[in-house]
Amino acid sequence: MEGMASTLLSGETYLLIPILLLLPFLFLIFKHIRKPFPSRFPPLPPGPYPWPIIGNLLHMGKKPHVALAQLGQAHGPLISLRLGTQLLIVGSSPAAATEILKIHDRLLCGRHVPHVSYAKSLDHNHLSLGWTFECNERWKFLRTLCRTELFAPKIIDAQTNPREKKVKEMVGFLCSKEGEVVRVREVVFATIFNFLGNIFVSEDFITFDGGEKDGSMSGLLRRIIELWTTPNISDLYPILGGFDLQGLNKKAMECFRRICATCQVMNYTIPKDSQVIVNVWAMGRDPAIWEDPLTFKPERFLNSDLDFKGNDFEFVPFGGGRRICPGLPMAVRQIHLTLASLIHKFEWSLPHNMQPNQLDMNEKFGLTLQKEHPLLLIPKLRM
Ligand code: HEM
Repeated sequence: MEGMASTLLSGETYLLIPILLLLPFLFLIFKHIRKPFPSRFPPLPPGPYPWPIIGNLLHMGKKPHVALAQLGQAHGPLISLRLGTQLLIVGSSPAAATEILKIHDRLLCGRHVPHVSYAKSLDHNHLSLGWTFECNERWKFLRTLCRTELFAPKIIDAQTNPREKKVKEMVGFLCSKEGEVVRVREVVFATIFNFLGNIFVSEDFITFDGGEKDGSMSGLLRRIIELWTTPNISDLYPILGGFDLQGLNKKAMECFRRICATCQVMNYTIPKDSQVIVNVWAMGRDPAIWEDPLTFKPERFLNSDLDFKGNDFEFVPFGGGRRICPGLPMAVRQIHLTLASLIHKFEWSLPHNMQPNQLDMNEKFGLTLQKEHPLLLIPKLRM
């Protein structure tokens, strides 16, 4: 009997221990959640009903950009969701983007920084431009440095030699691979990454076939990108951040904008500390904005005044408002030269006589979207 009782007791104890351990967390989460969508006037933007504790996490799936675009079609151009306890607001029309990136930019320019991105030392966090929470004096100083010292027109001009040198090396590498299958993404990535490496620390980081010249640097970068795009429990339940449940020890920093004070967008309430994003992907595929949006027609821009520098809110690849990409002038020069060289110097064909319409164009979610299956092409030098 005694033996049975102690077995039962130990069985119960096994169950009790995790329950007792979970209780404080559940208490904190319930305390923080209050009502899923509290009644407000004006109301929160519409959205799918959130489940207790997890909110709308299950709605996101593996391709959150697609899920959010579909929710936008169902509920409207400005929607709200809960990811854990975190309120997420998503704009997916030019009107919503204009309000977020222009009209309310002063209040919405804060950025919600993922817990994984904090540096251990506060001093280091202050050195990071992209991961500064709010547009404070320090952020202004770093932006000024970018404008005057890193990306000013005369500096970009002065970088012509290293830029051309890296692109010539790329062309040389592709010539050596004539008739062979190459992974275009890796070649272009190495060209741009090494150009930045040469500009900032005078060295190449990576080889054209994906090998690492300086293992620590490119390895570190890949690891950081991986961490940024992996959901972190303390981003969904900020209240748990202090427990460091994933053992991140606040190593590193949010691609979302964060609200500093409650405001109104499109006649809806956007509460303080919401995360606010613009779904640029959804706008890029909206037939109300683009004729035949899914067809590759670069000529659609030929006789158009549409600008990509943050003034036309249906097309904001570099973002807009105060936090628009400061690297835009450098990126534009680099992309034009790289792409023009690839097209001008080579004829390209697909392996195994594949036709372009047979290509798998599925994308993979990440810090930036990529093709799920990298593009493989065969270069042939043009005569
Ligand atoms: C095709 C190339 C690039 C694209 C499409 C791009 C796009 C973007 C976007 C969408 C943002 C966020 C804007 C927002 O929050 O509204 C951003 C921010 C940023 N980008 Fe870029 N970018 C590119 C290249 C570069 C380069 C070459 C650099 C620097 C060498 C750079 C440095 C930054 C920094 C530091 C920020 C954060 C700015 C801030 O928070 O104030 N980007 N970029």
